[in-house]
Amino acid sequence: MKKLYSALMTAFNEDDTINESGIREMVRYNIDHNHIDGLYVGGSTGESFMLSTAERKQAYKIAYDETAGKADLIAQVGSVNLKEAKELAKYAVELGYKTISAVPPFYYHFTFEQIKDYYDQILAGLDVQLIIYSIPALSGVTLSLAEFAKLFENPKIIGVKYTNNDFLLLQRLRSAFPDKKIYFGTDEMLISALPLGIDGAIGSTFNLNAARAKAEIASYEAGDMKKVFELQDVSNKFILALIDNDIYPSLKLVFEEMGVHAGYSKAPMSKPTAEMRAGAKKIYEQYIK
Ligand SMILES: CC(=O)N[C@@H]([C@@H](O)[C@H](O)[C@H](O)CO)[C@@H](O)CC(=O)C(=O)O
Repeated sequence: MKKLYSALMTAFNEDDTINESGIREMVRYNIDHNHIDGLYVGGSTGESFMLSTAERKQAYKIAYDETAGKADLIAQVGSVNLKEAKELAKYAVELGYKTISAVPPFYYHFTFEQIKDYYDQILAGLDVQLIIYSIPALSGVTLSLAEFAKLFENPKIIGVKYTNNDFLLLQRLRSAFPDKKIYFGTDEMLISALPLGIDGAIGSTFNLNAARAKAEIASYEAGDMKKVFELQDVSNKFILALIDNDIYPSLKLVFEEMGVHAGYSKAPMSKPTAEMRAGAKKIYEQYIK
């Protein structure tokens, strides 16, 4: 059965400090209401690349405590600062995370050898498995099939979170590495990834839209492609409306409409305007209520 993971958001107070109760409420909603298979903690949706090392650790700890073993957890520890990535990986493992993930080092156009060394160093001495976080549009790092093969030589690297709309590469990866885990990360293209043998999906919008995504996966598995299309069509109207309304703060605003106190996004992300609030209310009423 394919798994569905929500990419956990980090709730902030209006002054951009971490809002612990907001994170706890979102974790609980995912477990109690979404019955989610797992949470991806500290990724893009978690606004992690804007957090200090201490704040990233705080988010892992809150998510770990609140989950209390009721869902799988993956801690995204990647950083352009290798020392920070190693420290975060060690911390997550000490907390009890069994799986970590890391975006490749970005910004400086590192060579593949440097990228491979980064992953090997993060994993050295740790009893943990890792999922590569491939998101070329944001990281600027595109890995080829041959480069994935070299990274997968490290037996602790068990798969990839694939946020990339290159479906040829996705198909080649599935064919070449039937035993590696592939979690797809573009929620609006789930329909196209399902036939390529993904093991599941990890995404931001599943925080609010898990029921529809699960129904889509179940319809795919039952062979009902008409239903798959219909469900993806509604999901895409919802996702595109969120994107138009500024996705990260809007995911939180829709949560607020549902009584989940998800807080704010961190500057330089926007704080909600009256227009964004009205937009989120409309999205909630149209697609979630
Ligand atoms: C850039 C980004 O946030 N991508 C999301 C998607 O879930 C994305 O928000 C969604 O498909 C809407 O475009 C995930 O792939 C990434 C993610 O979940 C994470 O790292 O937290």
